[in-house]
Amino acid sequence: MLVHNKWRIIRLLTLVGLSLLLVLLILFIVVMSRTFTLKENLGLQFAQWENTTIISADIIFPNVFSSSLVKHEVVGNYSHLFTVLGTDPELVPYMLLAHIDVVPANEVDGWEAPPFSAKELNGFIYGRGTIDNKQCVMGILQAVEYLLERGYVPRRGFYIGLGHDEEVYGYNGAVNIAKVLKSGGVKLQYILDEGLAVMDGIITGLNGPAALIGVSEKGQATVKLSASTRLGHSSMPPKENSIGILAAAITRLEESPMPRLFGYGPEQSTFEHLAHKFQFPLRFMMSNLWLFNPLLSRVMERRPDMNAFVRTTTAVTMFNSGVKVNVLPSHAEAFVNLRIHPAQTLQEVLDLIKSTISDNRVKLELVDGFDSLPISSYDEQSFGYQIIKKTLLDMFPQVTVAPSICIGNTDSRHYMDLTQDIYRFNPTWLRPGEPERIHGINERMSVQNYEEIVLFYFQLIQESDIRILPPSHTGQHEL
Ligand SMILES: CCCCCCCC/C=C\CCCCCCCC(=O)N[C@@H](Cc1ccc(O)cc1)C(=O)O
Ligand SMILES: [Zn+2]
Ligand SMILES: [Zn+2]
Repeated sequence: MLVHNKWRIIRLLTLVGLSLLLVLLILFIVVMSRTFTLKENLGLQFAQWENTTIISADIIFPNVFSSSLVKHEVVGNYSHLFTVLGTDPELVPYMLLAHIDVVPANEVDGWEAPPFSAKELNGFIYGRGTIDNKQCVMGILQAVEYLLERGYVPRRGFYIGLGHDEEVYGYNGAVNIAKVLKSGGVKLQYILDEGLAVMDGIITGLNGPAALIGVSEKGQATVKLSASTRLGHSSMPPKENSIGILAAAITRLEESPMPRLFGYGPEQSTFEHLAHKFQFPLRFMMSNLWLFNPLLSRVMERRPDMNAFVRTTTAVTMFNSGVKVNVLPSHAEAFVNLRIHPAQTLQEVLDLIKSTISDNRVKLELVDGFDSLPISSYDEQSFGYQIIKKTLLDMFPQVTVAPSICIGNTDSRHYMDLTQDIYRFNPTWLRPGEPERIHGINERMSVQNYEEIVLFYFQLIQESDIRILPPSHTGQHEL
């Protein structure tokens, strides 16, 4: 009897155990399928991760994801390519770019709202990525959604590329989207990517806001410097060791900024376009940069954001050495990130670094580098530039539009084989104190500005349907 009961209990326990395992397996499958949905969506999170109230993109933009006019592809695992068909195959398509990845953010750094909460405070949405670059991701998709909802059928086809790794150079996202397009023989009329913005009160002395359209990008060099000396006991130090040698080299670099080149690149055009918005005597000086370059450069270089337009900038970003307090460091290494002015080449920059350091004990290696990018057209016949300009002026007649150079690099760099005309701009309004929020704390976007961004893309897409630009005023005068 006892033995019989024992077997009954064992059978019961086995059954309970198996049922528990089954429940756990089902739970695992449900959680995993949820995780894949999260990975596949655009990362558009409207609530905290713990609550997992995630709304996927096809729910927010039902028309974009169901329209027969739109083809959606996932590229490089996480990036998105949308192809929107146009009715006129004769018209060369264009492309809108944005990126869905962001740089890290930590609430303890002093955020007024948690950086991934998208909390609204006094008319501003707070959150990492709100001005870099979710405003464009959402702005573009929302504009297309509204257009499709209203039955709009574009005449000129276009592409939307949403990269997932722009903040780490775009080697998997943008590079692969560009490859897909290239393999399909695609040529683009123009590309519009993130970059510069509407500067309101940022440029000292300028009356009114300026919309700066990046027609080029500065080049870039990352250089590794290193020094090696003998390992040993700290009680018997030599006169110099690897740390001191490298620190001295870095001090020399910081104390000898690259030459002033203000006025020898596209920034000359920027200030010529803006000159009439300055008061005398700045107006006169801006219109005659050939004469006032030296003076203006010396004033501009005092502000880091302006200095970026004056020269190749030098930033020491990493320094590593030493393992123990009483061990002499055998090796020290540092990384220097330079942003190259268009009037200088990568090779010239490397030669200057070498001669400035002027110490053979310091080894110099180029990790990565490229010259500044070609200048896109911005004359009266330039289709992309004029479409962007018209869209902007229709919305913000008070703004002065000027070509400029983007001081950082963007995903569009990888699309250079597809078009000659790349523009880096979106109508995010930047006021004093706002540029510091990019990659910084309390990044935010006003609700009003977000609406303007949606409207901007909504109008731009329709403006781009024009077959050819109307004859320019300049052209008519010349006739
Ligand atoms: C005279 C006018 C004064 C204007 C003051 C300027 C205010 C700043 C306004 C906008 C900031 C510009 C930011 C441009 C976007 C840069 C994107 C970026 O941070 N890129 C990274 C990473 C990267 C990405 C893709 C690449 O191919 C390379 C690098 C970067 O390090 O540049
Ligand atoms: Zn960005
Ligand atoms: Zn960024």
